[in-house]
Amino acid sequence: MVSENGAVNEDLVKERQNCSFNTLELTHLLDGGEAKTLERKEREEYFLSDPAFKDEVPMEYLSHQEQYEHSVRKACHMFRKLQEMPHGSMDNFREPPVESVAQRIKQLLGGMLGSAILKDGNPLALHYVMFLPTLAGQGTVEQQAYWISRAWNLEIVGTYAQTELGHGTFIRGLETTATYDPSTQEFVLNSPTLTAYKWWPGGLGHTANYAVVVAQLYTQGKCHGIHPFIVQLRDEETHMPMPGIIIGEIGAKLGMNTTNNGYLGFKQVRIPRENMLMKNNKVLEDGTYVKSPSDKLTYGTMMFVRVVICQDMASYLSKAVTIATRYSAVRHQSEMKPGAPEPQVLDYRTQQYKLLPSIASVFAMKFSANWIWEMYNVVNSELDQGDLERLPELHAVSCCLKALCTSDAASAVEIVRLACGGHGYMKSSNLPSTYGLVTAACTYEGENTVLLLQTARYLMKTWQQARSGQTLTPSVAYLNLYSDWRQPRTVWENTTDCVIKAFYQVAAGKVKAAAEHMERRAKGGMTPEDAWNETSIELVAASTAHCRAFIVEKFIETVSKTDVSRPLQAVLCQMAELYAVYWLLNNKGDFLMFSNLSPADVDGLQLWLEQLLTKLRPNAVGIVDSFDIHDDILASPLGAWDGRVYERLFEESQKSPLNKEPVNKSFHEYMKPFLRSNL
Ligand SMILES: CCCCCCCCCCCCCCCC(=O)SCCNC(=O)CCNC(=O)[C@H](O)C(C)(C)COP(=O)(O)OP(=O)(O)OC[C@H]1O[C@@H](n2cnc3c(N)ncnc32)[C@H](O)[C@@H]1OP(=O)(O)O
Ligand SMILES: Cc1cc2nc3c(=O)[nH]c(=O)nc-3n(C[C@H](O)[C@H](O)[C@H](O)COP(=O)(O)OP(=O)(O)OC[C@H]3O[C@@H](n4cnc5c(N)ncnc54)[C@H](O)[C@@H]3O)c2cc1C
Repeated sequence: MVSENGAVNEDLVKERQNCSFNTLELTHLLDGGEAKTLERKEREEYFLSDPAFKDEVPMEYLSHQEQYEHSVRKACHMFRKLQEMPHGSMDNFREPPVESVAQRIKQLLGGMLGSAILKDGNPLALHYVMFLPTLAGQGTVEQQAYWISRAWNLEIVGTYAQTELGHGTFIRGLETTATYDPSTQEFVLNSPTLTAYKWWPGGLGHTANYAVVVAQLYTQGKCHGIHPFIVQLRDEETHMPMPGIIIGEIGAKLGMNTTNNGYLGFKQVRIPRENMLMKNNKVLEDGTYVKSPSDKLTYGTMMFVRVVICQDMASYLSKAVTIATRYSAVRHQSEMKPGAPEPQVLDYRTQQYKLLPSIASVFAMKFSANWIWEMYNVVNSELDQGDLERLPELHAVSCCLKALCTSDAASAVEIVRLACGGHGYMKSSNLPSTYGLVTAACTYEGENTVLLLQTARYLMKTWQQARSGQTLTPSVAYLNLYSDWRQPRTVWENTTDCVIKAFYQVAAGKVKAAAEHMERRAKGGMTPEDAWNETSIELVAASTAHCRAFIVEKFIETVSKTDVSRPLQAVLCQMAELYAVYWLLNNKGDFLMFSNLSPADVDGLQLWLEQLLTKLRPNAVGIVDSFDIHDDILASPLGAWDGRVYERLFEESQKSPLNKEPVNKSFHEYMKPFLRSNL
């Protein structure tokens, strides 16, 4: 149904009238309170009303070079505005105390504003997301005082250069060397091979003038493994590459085309000894190496980013589901009953099955992201006191949660994009570029399979501890409870308690199966490494099941403890149940094998799923409205608040440069001679 010019689409009006709960209440809950909502909206207004951020021509019609130049312009303007922002919690963009750098960065850059201004990536992101946190996490007090101040005040722009052409995952295999020369008290950085070239760092190509470079440290003739060094890449005045620095951009990618990912080679580049970040490990003036209590503390920045990525994925997915849900309410197609008017596509059960579990995933990710952010802060302050006990647990949890949030977000964005039919294929729908941003996160900051195997390593260890009767930390305590998954089955009930238990039974069953199969292989004569590799499909599955179980538990637990009105409580509970039942049915083989579920119970579960879809259908638009995403952030003709889908699609088509003239010159140059020759 096409609306009158300027009016809100009638279907959306009806959807909003039929919503059973107060959408503002949910908005406040998601923002963390009414004051936070106001603050967010103020911030959005402050940025989005600025004409400097408006694109005259949509970015996709610009060349790669023009896109980069516009992004640098907007990124600089954006951060200048942040510094100048008059009030609200952002009023102090002033340099924070060192221990709050990571928190402040999350506060400043979290949320969706950035992606509204820079739709295909921010060339300054790495400066904030990795360079500054590394200075804070890896620098000595003196280094922090000097470098953080320069970086925070944008006297310098940095990036995080770890990955090389030959190695991204296996960082112990990095080839760049930093060799200490005690005669000059300098490190000499060198790229001995082409595969040693740094490859991928964001902003490295033409934006940053400094980098934290991760390199193999050699001193007194011995290699001590990888360490972080601050290296000047470009002259601070002219921006020309420094002597011995070979630098450039790696080229066009599936997405994130304005993050300016770069390459970097070193030809015997000398840096002062003080440029090694020495909070943890040190090299003294005479070249003596002093080791920290754990060499994994060097990996701290990666941990921080893995934690914040979960929140980021929830934001991107909330955007995608808002676009697809509003569109599905506006779009009418086919006949459900002969002769009846064409229904909204949202009324098709299969459409609800695409959209509603994806909406539920947003909540699941948000709640887990909040939980892991709290855990990160607690463990980090323990680390600062020298207590490393919970570091392995945090590493295990952050690895699998990063992997599941990114892979769930990538598949859900693609599901909802497909749910928009042909229009979802349009760049202007903003769904393809959202997919490009989200799927990148499956690879960066640790490739997902690799991260799940890190969690599996922890699970295999804790499994052995469970077997020997040791008490386990809370995130794996279920391994003690369900160590014998062949215990007699009890009656299945369609209740959240029974469902949570089943998820943990499955996780324990899979951990146990993987451990036993690995043991059997080792007993059969395989080396432990071969046994690990042979069992790794099951190890990844065990990690996935472990992570899914605690996401489900955190979701149900958070919803049941939340103090909200009854109508909202009902919707949140339905969301949590839908999330759990969706994943249960998607893996029913596992549940039939390891939990109390029997084949006779599956019909009941399917019915439960369908009932939840029916209950949630009338609130679908209300729920995505509660995400309260500004039209400029959605940036999609399919998802705007007013539902004027067709008018906006048509308006967008008029922005194509090809429509600027009725006949393109290629007709005269190529088509006409070609058509004549065929006469
Ligand atoms: C700010 C708000 C805005 C929001 C917006 C956010 C996003 C905004 C855009 C971002 C833009 C793109 C940013 C991309 C930036 C990159 O991609 S930077 C590059 C990231 N690179 C990676 O993540 C590399 C992945 N690889 C690795 O982390 C490591 O090689 C691996 C896989 C963990 C293995 O490490 P390893 O040293 O070989 O370790 P290994 O011998 O296997 O031993 C593992 C032991 O170390 C432990 N360990 C390993 N890692 C750790 C760790 N981190 N901690 C503790 N223990 C550890 C293990 O538990 C294990 O312990 P044990 O079992 O032996 O007791
Ligand atoms: C958009 C983007 C931005 C990036 N930004 C940065 C940045 O700013 N700074 C930076 O330093 N890096 C950056 N990276 C690099 C990124 O961190 C690496 O690409 C990532 O860690 C994966 O490493 P890789 O590319 O070497 O993949 P590989 O490890 O080569 O993966 C290839 C395949 O091998 C498999 N594999 C590898 N090892 C194992 C194993 N042990 N067991 C089982 N399977 C394995 C993987 O599962 C995968 O299927 C970025 C990457 C992208 C895509």
